[in-house]
Amino acid sequence: MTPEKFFPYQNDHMFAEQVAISELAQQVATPFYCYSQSAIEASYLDYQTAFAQQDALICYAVKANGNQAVLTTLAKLGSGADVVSVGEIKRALSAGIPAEKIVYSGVAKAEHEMEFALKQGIFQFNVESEPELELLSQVASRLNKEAAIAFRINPDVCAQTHAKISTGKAENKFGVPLSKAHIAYNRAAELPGIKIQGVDVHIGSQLTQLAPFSEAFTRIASLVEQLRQAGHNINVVDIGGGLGIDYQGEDLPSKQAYADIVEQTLGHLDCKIVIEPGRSLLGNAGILVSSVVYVKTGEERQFLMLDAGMNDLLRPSLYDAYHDIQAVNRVDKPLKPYDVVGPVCETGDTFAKTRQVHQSKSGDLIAIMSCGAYGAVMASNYNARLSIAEVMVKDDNFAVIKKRPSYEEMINQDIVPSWL
Ligand SMILES: Cc1ncc(COP(=O)(O)O)c(C=O)c1O
Ligand SMILES: N[C@@H](CCCC[NH3+])C(=O)O
Repeated sequence: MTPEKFFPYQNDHMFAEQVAISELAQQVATPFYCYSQSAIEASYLDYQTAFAQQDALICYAVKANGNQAVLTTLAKLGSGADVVSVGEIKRALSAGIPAEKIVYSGVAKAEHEMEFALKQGIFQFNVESEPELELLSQVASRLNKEAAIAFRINPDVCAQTHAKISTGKAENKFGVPLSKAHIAYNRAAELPGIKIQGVDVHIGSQLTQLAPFSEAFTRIASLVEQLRQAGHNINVVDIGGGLGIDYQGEDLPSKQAYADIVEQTLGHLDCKIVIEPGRSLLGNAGILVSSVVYVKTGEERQFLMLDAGMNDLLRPSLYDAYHDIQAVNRVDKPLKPYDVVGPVCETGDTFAKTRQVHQSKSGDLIAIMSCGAYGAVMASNYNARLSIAEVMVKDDNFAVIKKRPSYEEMINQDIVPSWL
């Protein structure tokens, strides 16, 4: 759960670092996302310490939270970036992450995206199919460049996570099947504009156990040995995303235990290790602050109706994901069971059912916890709801790091044809 250290209660009022959430809410209309810069820094430094023995390149998965202030925080700590689009490359570069620390994943990289990445000189393309390899070779040759590649290997390992975020089973769309890896590497060795440099694997997100990592990395290690025997130059192993996070009091392995598994399974290969954590850097560094609009007593239950909806935080609707929900002010308030819902016209716009929350009334502030990763980035404007603001806190300072647009800005994105 979101660490008390960065979102502590003082006299039963929630703070972000040293800034009262109620103070933020007065300055920034609810709903808004609030991130703790110190929490992001602490998670990054934990990874750096854990993976010091491998001298790993940490490439933050930009998809988890691409806000420029977040990326700048990580760039200043020396982070690289794992990206999946030109947009994410541009975000990373603009935050000061150098191209030589960027790895590019994704199953359907378009020609113009490859061209852009090649011109920047990124560290590695994680190639996910043979057709992608062929196109990359053509684009690199045309530009007189060389694309450094790893194939993303699908090891057919069950990640023991939610089916929608499991990526390393044979039935998933990701990567080249392990059984076809040799054919793919042999083909890559023949093609102009391609330099083989590594192997990549990512079996899924929100992994709470080490065994699936261990199984996947063991398969990758023996593949690397076979590829080397076949004459391929493999110097990099990209092990994909990081650990899951504690949403609900789960007992999670430490980053050090994760690094130890990497050392045990891959250490003997003497490869450069790349790791692409997203959720474990940002997830518990952010919350969604919302106001109670109404408390409604239904036939069977009480509803806390918030001003934040599924369009602002999709995870509960999409994955039935659990997020801890806290009253920002809990002075002398008993716990009560509520269905916590948003204003969107969908029954699925439900954050929690019969959840114990300190008794709340209209106007009270509610914090939905562990929202720093895959929160703001997955938001939409469904129901013509404006994107919400994002705020970053550091010690006793805060800054709005994304403004809420105006309704005019939203409407003016559309173009009415001249014949109407
Ligand atoms: C290729 C790739 N790398 C890294 C990540 C980040 O994973 P996580 O947020 O679980 O660390 C993802 C997302 O699952 C991914 O698809
Ligand atoms: N969006 C997912 C994670 C997807 C990871 C992308 N490969 C989540 O919120 O849990």
